[in-house]
Order: sequence, then structure tokens, then C-alpha cells
Amino acid sequence: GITCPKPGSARRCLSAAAPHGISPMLAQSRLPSFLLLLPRLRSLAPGLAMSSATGTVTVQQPLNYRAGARVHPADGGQLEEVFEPATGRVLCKLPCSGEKEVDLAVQSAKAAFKIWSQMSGMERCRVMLEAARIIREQREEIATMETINNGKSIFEARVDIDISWQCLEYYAGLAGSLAGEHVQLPGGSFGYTRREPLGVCVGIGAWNYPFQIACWKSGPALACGNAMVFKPSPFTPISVVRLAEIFTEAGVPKGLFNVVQGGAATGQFLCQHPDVAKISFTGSVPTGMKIMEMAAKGIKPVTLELGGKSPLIIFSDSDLDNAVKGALMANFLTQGEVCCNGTRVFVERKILDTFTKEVVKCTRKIKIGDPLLEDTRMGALINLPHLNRVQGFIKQAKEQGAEVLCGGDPYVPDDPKLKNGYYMRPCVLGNCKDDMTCVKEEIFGPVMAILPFDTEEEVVERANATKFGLAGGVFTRDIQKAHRIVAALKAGMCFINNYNVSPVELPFGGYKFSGFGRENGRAAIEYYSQLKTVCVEMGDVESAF
Ligand SMILES: NC(=O)c1ccc[n+]([C@@H]2O[C@H](COP(=O)([O-])OP(=O)(O)OC[C@H]3O[C@@H](n4cnc5c(N)ncnc54)[C@H](O)[C@@H]3O)[C@@H](O)[C@H]2O)c1
Ligand SMILES: NCCCC=O
Repeated sequence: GITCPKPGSARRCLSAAAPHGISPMLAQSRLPSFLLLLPRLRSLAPGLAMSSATGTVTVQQPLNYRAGARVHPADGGQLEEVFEPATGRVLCKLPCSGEKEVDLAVQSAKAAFKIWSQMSGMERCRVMLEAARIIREQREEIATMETINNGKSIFEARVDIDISWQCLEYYAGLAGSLAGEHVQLPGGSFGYTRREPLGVCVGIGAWNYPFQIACWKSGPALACGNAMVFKPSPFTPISVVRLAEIFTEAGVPKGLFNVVQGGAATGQFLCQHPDVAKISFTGSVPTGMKIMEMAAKGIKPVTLELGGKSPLIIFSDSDLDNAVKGALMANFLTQGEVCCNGTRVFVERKILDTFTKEVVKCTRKIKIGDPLLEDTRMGALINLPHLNRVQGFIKQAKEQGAEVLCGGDPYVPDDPKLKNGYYMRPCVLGNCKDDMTCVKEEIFGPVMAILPFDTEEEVVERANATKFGLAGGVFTRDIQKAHRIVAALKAGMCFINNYNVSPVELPFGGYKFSGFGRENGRAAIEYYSQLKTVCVEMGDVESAF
């Protein structure tokens, strides 16, 4: 059986032992404890400019996790460099897992599934609540890891980690109430349904929310009684291994949550494995198509959380301050590398100048720099090729007639240790037209396109004129108009008078090329379980023969 650790017993030693695999490059510096103290020191001495741990860590421990322990992959071995976006330094060289390691991870998950799937929902709930508690307790350490590996500000990473433990708490709460139904049939016969787990589920993640994506997938999967093998992006392999350790500390059977590392080849081994029952994928549209093809060959259900080019519609009757704040939230979180960003900002022509002036003023004030500093609000983009790609979109936008109203150029912070980091100034583009590349394609960087409109009918048609359908938003004081607009938007996640908030209670997912299936909310349960119908005869068999 499974026993839950006593509250507090899973507390990690955060000293030089560095159990999470990050060890200081500077010998004996006991970095993790120091990191934990930074926010407190800052609050004791507000305004004091403190240096951060950026540029001081390397990762040494294995980043695969199988059968309850960190392991070196059994095969594969191609090495991928993992960067610290803030400095351009190499954090570690990641060995990519081969077919044998993938199989070992799947077999490990299969064995754990036999135990976990037989437990009651309440038993699973207790273990998941403990995992959520440990994440909450280690929020600062995990957020710091995420910032070092992803480049996003520590301010945002903390929110990501909060959403992550909330997700596990939410699904822990649902685990105990998962049930089928009882149906009466003629003559006292009856039927009932059982909601059963699928088996070994594969999660494949993108690099923009590494820890959170793993929780959005493992939360509902584990609550339903499944096991999981998770493959993070090779750009951000670090934090999810901590999640695997936390699940083990919380009391899941060893092997219930495994991590294999690698890129496309490793992902393919996972998707094609005959013992895998389901694939949940977060990433780009082209990869999503390949995943769906592989899943089709094994008749495996898939969830696809793909890209977007979402509209944000600002009417002239909006509260202007809120609309401006909403536009920034819709475009500049995580350096603009957010799938549901509202990157096409449609502004009613009457307020175009006022709104644009305010948005540009606020965008210019965004503090860019060392992501581990408390006042930084925009860190570094994920890597140099991606920074160059975003720059390419801006160049093309200018060539096609858009006007750069602010930013768009690479940014070199004053701190010499950051000079090779992947920074750019957030960009607002004016004079945009619907047929420009910067308005049609997902840029996945801090680039907002402003587009004027005149009528409600016109803006809805233009907002929907995209192959994507992930999200959309509207700002207006007219509540009927707001509901009319969101009802007409062909998008899975719509916001009224806000943007890019992520309550775990609400289902999240796309229409059209943005994918299908849902994460979060009760809806996700449907995608990690299957119904068995049992028909019970209380009389004699009426045979046709
Ligand atoms: N809708 C959402 O919830 C959501 C969330 C985050 C990111 N995204 C999207 O993700 C994209 C950016 O992420 P990315 O660059 O990591 O995407 P990507 O498609 O390049 O990679 C995503 C994951 O798929 C793996 N992969 C790549 N090729 C594969 C293959 N052939 N078989 C199996 N796995 C394979 C990668 O290693 C990675 O782990 C953007 O388009 C963004 O909009 C969507
Ligand atoms: N807050 C989570 C957004 C997921 C998309 O990238």
C-alpha cells in the first residue's frame, strides 16, 4: 500500500548537497539556500541593488527519472547543449534518450500503473495533495530553477509555480469524486458505467512553461489513475525532474511519473511505443501534425495544445487603463513566448491614437534584464536562434510597411555577465494590415501588432480570419456586446476585460489549428479516462435463437 509522509517530513535539504541537481559553479557556495534568502533580504532592505545567482550554476545530476530515481539514459547519448538564456552560458549537456531508455521508462510506468490504478480516488487525492504541498513549500527553489533555465523573470516564474501546485490540488480534489452512473433498465435490469484510467500516458512539453505544462498534464492524468512518461523540451529539461522527485516524496508508487529527455527522435519513440495509451502534446502546429499521424497508427487518443495568433479587441467604451494593462498582459508575459497571447490588438479607431500612445508609454517602461532580480519584468528569450527568428519577423514587418512604434531591437544589459544573453526590447507595431506576415503568423516573442477597426461586425470577421483558434479577448463596458463578441469568436479560451489569467478551474484549449482536447477544469478528466459500460440482466435471457 501507499503511505503518505507525515506533513513536513518531505522537507528538502537545500544545502550544498543540491538534491535537485543544480550545483554552484563556485565551489562550496551553498547556492540554493542563498537563493531562498534573496527575497527576504530584499524585503528587509528595499531598494538595495543585489546581485543574483544568474551566471553561477551548472547542472550535474542526471536528468532522466525512472522507477523513482534519477538515472543516466540506458542508450541514445546524443548530447544537446542546454543554455541559460540570461547569459548564454551552457548549463549542461543533455544526453538524449534512445529507444531502450524510452522502453524502460514505459515499462516502469506500466508496473506502477498496476498499483496506482487500484487505489481509491481518496487515496490518490492524499498523495497528490502532499505533492502540491511540497511544491508550495519549495516554490522559491523551483521558480529559481525555472528562471535560470527558461529566462523568464522570477516574478513570473513564481506565478507559474503557484498555478502548478494549484493544478495538483484541484485534481486531487476531483480524484475522490470520479464516478460513473447507474441506469435503470426494464424488468429490474440495470446498467452502470465505470470511469477507468487509460494506462500509460505520454506528456510532451514545450519550453515556455516547463514545470507548469508537466503539472497540467500529470495532474488530471494521475487523478484518473494513470501513469505518465513525460518528455520536456530539450531546451528546458531541468525543473520537471524536480516534479518527478516530488511525486516520489509525496508517495506515488515508484515509476508512476518518469522523465525521458531528448528531442524529436525521443518523442517519436514515445509516441510509437505500443504500450502507450494516450499522448498529450503541447507545442507547435507542425509537430502536432506529426504526433497525430503517429497516434493514428496506434489508434491512440491525443490532446493537442498548439500555437495561436489570437485577437484582442478594444472598444472605445473600455476602461482605458485596464485595456492598456490587458494589452500588455496579452503580449509581454514570458517575453511574449505564450501560446494564447493576444498579438493582434484590434483597437476601435476613435481611440486608436490615445490607446496606442499609452501602450507605447507603458511598454517602454518594462524593466528588461537579469531575470532573477526582483524588479525585472522581462527576461531573456529562450535561445539565440529564436531571438534571431523574432528579429526576422520584425525586419519583415518593416519591409511590408508596418511601423515600429517602440522596441524590437536586441537589448544588451549593462551587467557584463548578461552581455551574451538573448534579450530584446518589447515591440509595438503600428500601421499594420491583416495580410502582413507579422499579423498572420505566430511570432512567439514580445511583438504586439495594433490594427484599427470601425464596426463590431467587421472586427469579428477579421478576428476570426485566421487558421488558429486558441484564445481571444474583448475590452468594453457594454456587457451585452462583450458576450456577443466572445460567442462569435472561434477560439477555445476567451477573456472579457482581462487577458492571460490562468485559473486551473477553467478548461483551456484550442479550436481549429490550435488543437483539440482540454487541459484544466473538469473537462480534462474526459481526456485521461475512458468509460466502461456494464449491462446487468436480472431476468432470463430472451434468445433470438
Ligand atoms: N496551446 C498550448 O497550451 C501551448 C502552450 C505552450 C506552447 N505552445 C506552442 O508551442 C510552440 C513552441 O514550443 P516548441 O518550440 O517547444 O514546440 P515544438 O513543437 O518544436 O516542440 C514541442 C515538443 O515536441 C517535441 N518534438 C519535436 N518534434 C517531435 C516529434 N517529431 N515527435 C515527438 N515529439 C517531438 C519537442 O522536443 C518538444 O518537447 C508554439 O507554437 C506555442 O504556441 C502551445
Ligand atoms: N499560463 C499558461 C499559458 C500556456 C501557453 O503557453
